[in-house]
This record gives sequence, structure tokens and C-alpha cells, in this order.
Amino acid sequence: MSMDSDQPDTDVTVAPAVAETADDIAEMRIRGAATIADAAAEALAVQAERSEAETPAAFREQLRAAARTLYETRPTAVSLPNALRYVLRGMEGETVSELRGSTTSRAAEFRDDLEQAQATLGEIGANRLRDGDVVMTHCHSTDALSCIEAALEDGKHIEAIVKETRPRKQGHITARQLRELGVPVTLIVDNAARRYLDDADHVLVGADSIAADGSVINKIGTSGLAVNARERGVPVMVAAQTIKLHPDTMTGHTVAIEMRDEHEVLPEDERAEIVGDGTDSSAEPAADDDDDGLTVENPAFDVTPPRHVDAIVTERGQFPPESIVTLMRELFGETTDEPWERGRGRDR
Ligand SMILES: O=C(COP(=O)(O)O)[C@H](O)[C@H](O)COP(=O)(O)O
Repeated sequence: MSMDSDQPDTDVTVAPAVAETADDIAEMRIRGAATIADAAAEALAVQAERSEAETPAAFREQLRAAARTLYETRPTAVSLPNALRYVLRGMEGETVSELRGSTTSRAAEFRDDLEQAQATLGEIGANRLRDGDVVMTHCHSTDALSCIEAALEDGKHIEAIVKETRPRKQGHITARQLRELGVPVTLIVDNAARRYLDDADHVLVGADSIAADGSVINKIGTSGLAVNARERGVPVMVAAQTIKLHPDTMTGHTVAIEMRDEHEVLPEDERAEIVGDGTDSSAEPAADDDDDGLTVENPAFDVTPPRHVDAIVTERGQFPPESIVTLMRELFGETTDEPWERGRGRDR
């Protein structure tokens, strides 16, 4: 699924609104796998609507360029390339007007389906939650929240233990939305999760990608939580629409884990408190002028092996992780080529 950055840039105009959406995704003003997919489809529709291309070939190349711009923002949530692929495969027609119409209606269809899938998934996931259950959440997942919302609509009382989720504290978004739904929330720091698992009936998380072997790629900290939950006997439920299934993993590819800026973990002033400002002559000399000897790593996601997951809940039903590959084959076949690479990279 790699983009071929050695290809020469063609003179293609990407609508400013598309560049803005790409920036919002990269900077996490738009975040979460389903929300990213929705925004990407919307951006392609905007590109189609605002295109001033005079020929079908120019129109197609603009749409592909817009897709590449969106694709290059964040690497882990497969819902992004899946959304781009879906919309571009619906770009059909002999004239610019036909191409515009087919692309915008395909994007609208995608966005409707996404919303419907989340609602259906929520109803299926809600069946796993009993009246009075306590769920522990990690990060902020609209798919996971859909399960809780559906359980509430069924008249069940649900409570939540919400992990803060350092460094970006997406747990605060989860806590706010659960409170808006009237769910009693206990907010904890990530390090308190094992202690509070004794009070939880389920761990409920979302996913950015699901691999063919049933591994779940989600916010960093999910795998440790799942291991602890297994040790405590608390079932781990992953709420993930089929847009999260990663087709390339069927042919042996791994999912790229995004490494984000170290300043999310350690701002400059806090770094200075650790390494000093260079005026302490007794400090160990640095290896070179730029190296203060302190490395900060900030992986945004991790991989939870299937043996630590009890169920993956999709809009097509719930699956033990090991059998998710059958659904992947049914939905994707074996194709993994990217329509936005045509005319540039390996498909030229
Ligand atoms: O890991 C995250 C978000 O990470 P980030 O905040 O870095 O984007 C979410 O659990 C999944 O994306 C699922 O979310 P949803 O169910 O809404 O698709």
C-alpha cells in the first residue's frame, strides 16, 4: 500500500478544503478511525464538486491527487485508505459532469453506509452488555460508544470506568460523551487500569485496523489492558465496523504503527527539567552538540494478539478474532491495489 514518492509531481490542483481536511487529520483535530474515513470521503466529494477540470482525464487525476494528499496524513487507521478506495472505485463516466455526479453520490453512499454500519454494530454489541454492567474503555471510539448507546436505548443501566489515555487524553472525550448519555463515569489514569479491572464486566475498545489473523491495532495501551483483562477474567470486546478490516494483511503485509511527535509526551520545558539547560558543568557530556542523551518515543498504536480478544463486533455480526479472515475474504477478495496510484506508480 506504499505511495511511490519518487514519482514526479504532476501539476494537479487539490482543492484548499481537501488540504485543510488533510491537515486536520494529521494534527488530530479530526481523529478516530471512523471519523477520519467519513471526513476523507467528504473531502473527495468536495474535490469533485469544486473541480475546474476541463477533461475527464484531468478530473480523474485531481481526484487521485486529493486521495493521495489525504492518504499521506496518518498511516495506521485502514479506514482511511478503505474509504478513499471505495469512493474512487465509484468514479465512473465519460464526461466531467458524469464523473462529478458518480463521485459525489458514491461518497454520499459511503458516508450513509458508515453511519448505518455503526448503528447496526451498536445494536449487536449491546446484546453482549447486561443490565447493570460496568465497562472499561480506552481512548475514544465512536464504534464502542455506539454499543453503549444501544444498550441504554434497550433500557439497560451501564456504568463506565474510563481510562485517561495518555498522552492525548482521548478518555476525556469518552467521559464527556458518556456523561451526555447519562452514564455514571469513573475516570482513572492509565496506570490504575489493572486495579479497577476487578470492578469491570467488560473491556470495550474500538480499532484502527484489524489484521487477517485477528490482531487488533488500536490506541497504544490497548494490548497491555487486554493482557491484564485476560489475567483478571474480564472479557475484551472490540467494536469495529468492517471498514477497519485491513485487506493488505491477507497477503502478509503488516500494519504501520504511527510514531507521533515527542512533544505530545514531553514538552520542551519539561525536557529542560530533566536534562538541564546545558549550564550544569558536572553533567555527563553529551555525545555531540545536538544530543542531550534523552530519547522520547511516542508510538500512537499497538497490536493486541487475537488470543487476548474475546469478540470483534462488526455490523455483520460478532466474530471470534481467529475467524475474521473469512469476512475479510468475502468483503475484499484478494485485491489490494490502490486506485489513486494508477497512472503514477506500479499500475502505470
Ligand atoms: O485509537 C483510536 C483513536 O486514535 P486517535 O485518537 O489517535 O485517532 C480509536 O480507538 C479508534 O480509531 C476507533 O475509533 P472509532 O470507533 O471512532 O473509529
